[in-house]
Amino acid sequence: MTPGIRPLVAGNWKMNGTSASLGELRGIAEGFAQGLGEVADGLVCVPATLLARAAEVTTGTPLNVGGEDCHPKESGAHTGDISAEMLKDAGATHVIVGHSERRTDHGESNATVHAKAEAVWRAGLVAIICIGETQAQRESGSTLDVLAQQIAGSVPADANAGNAVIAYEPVWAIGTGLTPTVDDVAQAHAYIRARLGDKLGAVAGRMRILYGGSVKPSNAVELLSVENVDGALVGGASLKAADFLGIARAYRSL
Ligand SMILES: O=C(CO)COP(=O)(O)O
Repeated sequence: MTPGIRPLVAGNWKMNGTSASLGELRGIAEGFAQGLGEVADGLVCVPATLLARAAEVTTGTPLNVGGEDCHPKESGAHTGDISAEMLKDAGATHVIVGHSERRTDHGESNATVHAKAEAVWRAGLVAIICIGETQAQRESGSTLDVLAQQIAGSVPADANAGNAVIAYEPVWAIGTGLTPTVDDVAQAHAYIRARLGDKLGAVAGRMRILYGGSVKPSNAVELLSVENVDGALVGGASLKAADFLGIARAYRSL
């Protein structure tokens, strides 16, 4: 937590979900409408195929919906790609860029992620810019250097508290049930805030830095209470309303 920063509990459905999953989304929206929205902002990023219907389901509730990736361009001959403007048109308020699965599966560089963040802003949406070290990088002691490089390369210099959210997701913690120690999370988040400060100035003190990687209801209080952790980016546990709401509920006791 950071004094003065309203937390954000965000879900990332990845390549999961069909129309049958909209009931879970409705459950999440109801949970935020029935009180959780008072303690945290809620967002679920869904596959593009579901976005328009997800936006309908959540209309009139505090829950926002977002996209998981976008193309840097607004339109054109890019078969199979989707622009930030299209995501906005379908109802997105946020777009994840630079998720480690995109960096790995699609070879996305920091420069690509930077261009995608700019595309998100061109469309008037909020970019959730993901960074995080691999297992090998952690074992070789280069975690903080990797984070510094990713911030330098992926985060545009016009990022601010209104248009960008940073998500720290250690790659080895994603989908594995493993999480860094509270001390490691605190160190990484403080370091990220400091590097953002070098780059962006005072605005960095108001930016949200989310933690992602195996966040569950059972570890949410511990992880979300860490200094400079301003919310979570949740994968697997965002697919079930009970689990996602269980994580958000941590803010009732923090
Ligand atoms: O990658 C993640 C969110 O973007 C985290 O995924 P898990 O919560 O399934 O570990």
